[in-house]
Amino acid sequence: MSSPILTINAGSSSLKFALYDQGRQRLRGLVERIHEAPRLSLHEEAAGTEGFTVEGTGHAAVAHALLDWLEGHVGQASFAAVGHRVVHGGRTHDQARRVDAALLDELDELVPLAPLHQPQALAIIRQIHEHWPDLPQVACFDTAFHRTQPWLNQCYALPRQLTDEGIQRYGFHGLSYAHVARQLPDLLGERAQGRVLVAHLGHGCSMCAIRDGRSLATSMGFTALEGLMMGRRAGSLDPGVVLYLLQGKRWNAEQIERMLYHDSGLYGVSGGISDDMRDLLDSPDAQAQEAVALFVRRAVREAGALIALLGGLDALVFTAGIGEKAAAVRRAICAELGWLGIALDDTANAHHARRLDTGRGPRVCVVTADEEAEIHHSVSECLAIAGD
Ligand SMILES: Nc1ncnc2c1ncn2[C@@H]1O[C@H](COP(=O)(O)OP(=O)(O)O)[C@@H](O)[C@H]1O
Ligand SMILES: CC(=O)OP(=O)(O)O
Ligand SMILES: [Mg+2]
Repeated sequence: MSSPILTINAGSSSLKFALYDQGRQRLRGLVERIHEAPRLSLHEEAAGTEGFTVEGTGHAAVAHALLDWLEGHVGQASFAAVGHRVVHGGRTHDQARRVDAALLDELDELVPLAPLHQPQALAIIRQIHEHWPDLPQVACFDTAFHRTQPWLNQCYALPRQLTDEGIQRYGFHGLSYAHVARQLPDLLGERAQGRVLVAHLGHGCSMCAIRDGRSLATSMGFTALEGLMMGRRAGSLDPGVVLYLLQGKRWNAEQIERMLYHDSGLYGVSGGISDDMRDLLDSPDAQAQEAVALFVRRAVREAGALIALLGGLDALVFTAGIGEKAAAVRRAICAELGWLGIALDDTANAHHARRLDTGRGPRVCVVTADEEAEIHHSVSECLAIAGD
């Protein structure tokens, strides 16, 4: 192997990594259930490669095991760079940036805006810097893709001063949307420049209205709490609920944060059965079924708002775990959006085909989420590494 680029994607409940050599993916792995019992799965390209086990829980423990394993597997000297998914890039960054001490300080300031993601990614960057001090590292921002949103779609109707301070709608999952946007010409032909709604339905969930291949509007805002119902997040909520919990029930900030980021969403509505769509779809429990039904209803509401901003719909694209694999959820969302003329081919849907519509009405497609590919692309562009 020559000088591969390593990509690291520290998600809320997982860590995904990949190695690219000469522009091609050589190795790809996923560590799931990171806070309970981290478990590694390596993708097919790594057939025959022995994986690693993680001592303990959390992102730091996983990163530690990964770095040790990579050192033995590919050798430290041969890395060209490491690219990271950094969820919050604030107002300034509309593209990937090479990491230096000043950038890290700036990104530290954004930790309260993305407590499930930002501290983990920054800690891993620091861990790698200690391990391999001369290795170039690049921060690739989830927010960057959404910097093209017009001002009206970035604003809350708050006092000006707060907007000017940066209390605005940023949007997330931008690496995933950028990857989908890159596939659109191949997927949609002449419709690629049209009115496209992308539903990123994973552990975190959001939607993005894409026009001319660029973000026009998105369901997440200042933090990754706004918008759709998610695995453990409620999505959009009357802010009066938070005030009531604070003032009426005397909850403190930690309790409220826990409720908003950990105890709500599929997990909360199902009464704690699971935050995993697979479990809920398989469960006969009435609360599990209600959680799935509410997930669908919230998705339809958000879709309606974004389709209104697009002025109609030429294509609906599903991506990420639920979007790619939960046929029943896709079918229910498309059925509730039937008024748009969406006609789903049930067989194609059951088989998770790339194209799901019958040929009438808007296109309906599935794209495999690949934030790693986008990170690799951004790193190559940022460092202009020849041959990668
Ligand atoms: N076969 C499946 N059927 C239904 N849902 C699935 C399936 N596989 C994965 N999922 C769901 O996808 C979600 C995780 O999506 P993913 O994009 O991997 O999350 P993240 O990257 O945000 O951790 C979970 O809710 C999981 O239940
Ligand atoms: C931004 C966000 O919600 O990311 P994830 O899906 O990794 O939780
Ligand atoms: Mg994700």
